[in-house]
Amino acid sequence: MKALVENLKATARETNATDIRAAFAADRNRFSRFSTTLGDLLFDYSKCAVNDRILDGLEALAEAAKVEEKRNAMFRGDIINITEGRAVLHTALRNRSNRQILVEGKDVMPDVNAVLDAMGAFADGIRSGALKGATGKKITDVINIGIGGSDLGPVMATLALAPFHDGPRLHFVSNIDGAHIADTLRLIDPETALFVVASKTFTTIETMTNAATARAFIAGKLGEAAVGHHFAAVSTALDKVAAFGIDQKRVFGFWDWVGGRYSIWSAIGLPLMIAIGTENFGRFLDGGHAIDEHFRDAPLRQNIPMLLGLIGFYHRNVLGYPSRAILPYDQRLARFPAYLQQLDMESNGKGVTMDSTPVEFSTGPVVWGEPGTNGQHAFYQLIHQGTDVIPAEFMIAAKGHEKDLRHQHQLLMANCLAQSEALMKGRTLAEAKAQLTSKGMDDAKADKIAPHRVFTGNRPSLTIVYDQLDPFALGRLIALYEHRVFVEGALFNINSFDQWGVELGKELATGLLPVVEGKESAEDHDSSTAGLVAALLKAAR
Ligand SMILES: O=P(O)(O)OC[C@H]1O[C@](O)(CO)[C@@H](O)[C@@H]1O
Repeated sequence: MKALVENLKATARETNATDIRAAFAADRNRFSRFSTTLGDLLFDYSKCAVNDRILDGLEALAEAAKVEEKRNAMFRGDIINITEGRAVLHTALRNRSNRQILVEGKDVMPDVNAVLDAMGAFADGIRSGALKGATGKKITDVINIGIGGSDLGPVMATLALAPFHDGPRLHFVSNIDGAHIADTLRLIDPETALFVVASKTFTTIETMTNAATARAFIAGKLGEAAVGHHFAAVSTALDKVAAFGIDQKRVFGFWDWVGGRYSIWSAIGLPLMIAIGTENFGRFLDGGHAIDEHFRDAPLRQNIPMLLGLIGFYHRNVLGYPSRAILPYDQRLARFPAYLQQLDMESNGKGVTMDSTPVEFSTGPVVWGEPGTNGQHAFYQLIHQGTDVIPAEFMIAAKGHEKDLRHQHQLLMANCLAQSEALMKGRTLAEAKAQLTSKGMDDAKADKIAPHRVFTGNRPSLTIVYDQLDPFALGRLIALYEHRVFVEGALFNINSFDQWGVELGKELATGLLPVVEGKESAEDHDSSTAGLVAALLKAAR
């Protein structure tokens, strides 16, 4: 692998691949050669620093890393999450073909379908008012209590699918900071509230603490007997849910082969289903499934997740770019960058290979972003003229949902396209100077100002276009990025499906709690931690 990466570096140099502007000038068909479609989904990577030889090299890398074999093992239900001894089968949750998927000899599809049916019946009951609160009132507000993968997916998707939201209002509480639940409880009426406690493990301190606060709130306002009417739970740890006291009929299970950050398709999607209804939720699953079929079957050069992953690896390890910006020109995808941060960084922020040796590559990049056009007025300065090259990933719908605001959508499209064009084309010193002198600036002053107005150009971006942001399109987009993360992880030869890196902080927080409670001394901690504890406790007195 290392040699192949070195070859790619040499090829990039020899073919002057990073001169994207020159590549466009030399080839009128560059867009059609370096873009591909899947239905109404268009993936344009022509503004990346690729050419045929680079793609050949990336294909060789994929072969050497056995990406296709690894992909097949995932779909087959092999135990590919080796550190936790688990299969990785979020694809089974959206397996609309219903073809058999075996985990240790057992077909998981009957259980998947049974939970989906139970979720559907519950969601219908809440939406129609058949399932009421303890005082007989219809549920108007659903509050999801969860964090990480038990929060980010439903939060992101609920906003993304706002035009389809015809069920009760949704709220999300995740942070251990009491401000989060306190501000939410102020907005709701206990008689018409339903809390969904969402936790794969049902041990996460944030979720358990917020759930206990919510439980006390309901018991305090409506009496202990009301609790059963106002709570539901989603978890893989059904025994722990039972201990919390939630009625078994309101508990929706999933399985250890669903990673938290891949769980939006499971019962973790219950709040979304309550918001948009079972039919729309089904379309969302259909979208994910469409990408699964494509990822399994399409040849590499037309395979969008493969290309996304290979280009991601190329940016990181051949061209050395440290981060990637996710820039949806779609306000309703405002939480998509945050969602991808967990998906990508928790999956591929690793330093040890599948063989338990240190990785030989730079693994996952920093993933960040904001929706356009807001980002333009905040951090695009750095993307255009900063000293680091930051590959940008644009996404935009051909049609907005606001028919009478078509003009605003046109402005949105123009801005999106202008940004990728500007990044690629840039502006030379001569062009900058000519622009200034044409406006009457004298030569000497133009010489001083022009360098500040130079854009190097040749800054890579890719663009994803879809018809309209509907449940199917969203399902496709999420699955596309899930598989991209898979491909990059396979190239790095890491386990993308564990998350040991979040453990140490959790352990230390447990140890520090008695210290900040004033029950134990801080003397066993380093002097900074001890000093901070002392300052906080003094100020809190
Ligand atoms: O669903 P749970 O078990 O409460 O975990 C929440 C989140 O915590 C993590 O384990 C670590 O942050 C994530 O992977 C997960 O999505």
